[in-house]
Amino acid sequence: MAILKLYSSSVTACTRRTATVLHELKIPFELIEVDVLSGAHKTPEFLKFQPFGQVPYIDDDGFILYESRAICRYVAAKHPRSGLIPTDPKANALFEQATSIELTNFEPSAGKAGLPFYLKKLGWRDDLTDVPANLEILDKKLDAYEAILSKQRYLAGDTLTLADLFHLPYAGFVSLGSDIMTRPNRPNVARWYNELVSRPAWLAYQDGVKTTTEY
Ligand SMILES: N[C@@H](CCC(=O)N[C@@H](CS)C(=O)NCC(=O)O)C(=O)O
Repeated sequence: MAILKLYSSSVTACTRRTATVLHELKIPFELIEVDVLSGAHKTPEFLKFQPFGQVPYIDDDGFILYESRAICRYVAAKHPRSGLIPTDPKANALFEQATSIELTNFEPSAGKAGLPFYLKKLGWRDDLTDVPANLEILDKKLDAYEAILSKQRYLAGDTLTLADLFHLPYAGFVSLGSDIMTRPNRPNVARWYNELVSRPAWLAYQDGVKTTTEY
């Protein structure tokens, strides 16, 4: 069987999300670098596989899939023993609740607050105008996270799921310029975040995607 190919730009948040889950599941993959700075993701050839002109997409032995969270769900579903997607109906419902929290309550403000820090670090853009207002929104959202995480270890219960890992890229970007993920007034958010960023699958990533062909 051919090795899974990840077509993406190694610097992007969505690639980080996907690659972290692939590392977590120890799935060998090859990153095919797409040069987003030169617009390679907007070419007709690329649009055949990702019609929105965004990264990433995967080619898994001829099966094409885009949307980073869908890719993560697909690879986790192929490895059900990982537990990253609970199968018990109630546990699965709590997992869906948690993934929805990430998408609707976390990413909008964490993305807008975190991306400017990251682009500044890369030297691509130096405009932090939107950061304070979005940190303020995120601060309130994280109070709700604290309430949840004071009762359970992870966002969907006491076991790690994709819902937790989905937070990593933007939580990491936000932390480049703010201590919002680790403030003492939210000890359980800090515990959760510190545990996530200590995971080998995330650490494997810190200097860009480590393309892996074997584990
Ligand atoms: N919901 C999509 C978002 C894809 C997306 O926005 N990708 C960004 C990188 S994280 C991108 O390609 N940006 C360049 C562009 O939109 O032109 C996913 O999770 O894959």
